[in-house]
Amino acid sequence: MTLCKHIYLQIVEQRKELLRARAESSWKKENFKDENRMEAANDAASEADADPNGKQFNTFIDALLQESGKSISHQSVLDEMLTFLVSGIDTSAITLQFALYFLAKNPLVQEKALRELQNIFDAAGSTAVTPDTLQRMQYVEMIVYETLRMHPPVFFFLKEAGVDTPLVSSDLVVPAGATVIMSQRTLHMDPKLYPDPHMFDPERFSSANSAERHPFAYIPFSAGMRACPGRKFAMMSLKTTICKVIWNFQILPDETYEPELLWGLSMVTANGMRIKLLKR
Ligand code: HEM
Repeated sequence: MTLCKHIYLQIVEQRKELLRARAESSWKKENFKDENRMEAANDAASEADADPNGKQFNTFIDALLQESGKSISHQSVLDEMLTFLVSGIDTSAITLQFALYFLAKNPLVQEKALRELQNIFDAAGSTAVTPDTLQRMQYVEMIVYETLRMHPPVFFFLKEAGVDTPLVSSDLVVPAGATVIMSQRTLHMDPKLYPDPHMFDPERFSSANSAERHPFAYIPFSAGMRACPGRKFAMMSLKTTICKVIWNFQILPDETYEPELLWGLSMVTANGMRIKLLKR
């Protein structure tokens, strides 16, 4: 946590410096007509942005920093950023770890994913991962979904009932103010919803097989107003990384290894993750 805080304070300082340089350069552009000085101001701005295409990106952090001390307090900005950093890093890393583990154990799934990638890249005439090729990686997406079913890194959450809430499935009423602990891991392992739940089978998430499933039967990112805002980014980054690994390596299991699950705030392993990678 201390390391996280250190990193994010560093990011905040870098972005503040960038915003300051941008503001200064636009002030110079408005106030100096002299061409040489204009050029210098432009150089300073593009150097500060350090973007190879010379585009200026306004990141989420920039937007928050610009509002800091105005509509939201400085402390809230720092809290929001820390939430994003903490929520976004471990969750994706744990999912990637387990996706590779499941792939190592399931060579047929790996082969099917490789065939999908081959078709997509052949059609595109390149192995570049683009928004378009990512969109076409339906089977790789199903692998991520199945990993998150069996191993949701956030495996429980707490919700407080705002009003008396009758439960649809029984006569029970959750009274207003009561805190409910809900485990998506338990839900995802219900054999009525997912027959043979301990079997890794991405086909469960084909359009045909998921058509009849209740939307709340699968909630690795939670649901409703406070569902994970990083979901799309997480799916994009996981698909990209898994695609790159499958394309470049055959993933093999380490027969001496069995994960020892540690159930803390998120579901991790006590003994790391061991797989073997063989260059294709
Ligand atoms: C596989 C990856 C991820 C999983 C499984 C995941 C899961 C979740 C879940 C279950 C929640 C709701 C927790 C609750 O209701 O108590 C949540 C909230 C949140 N997630 Fe993610 N997350 C992932 C990746 C990310 C990423 C990449 C980001 C940021 C870029 C992110 C940012 C957040 C934030 C800011 C919240 C709090 C939202 C709020 O309180 O309104 N998550 N996430």
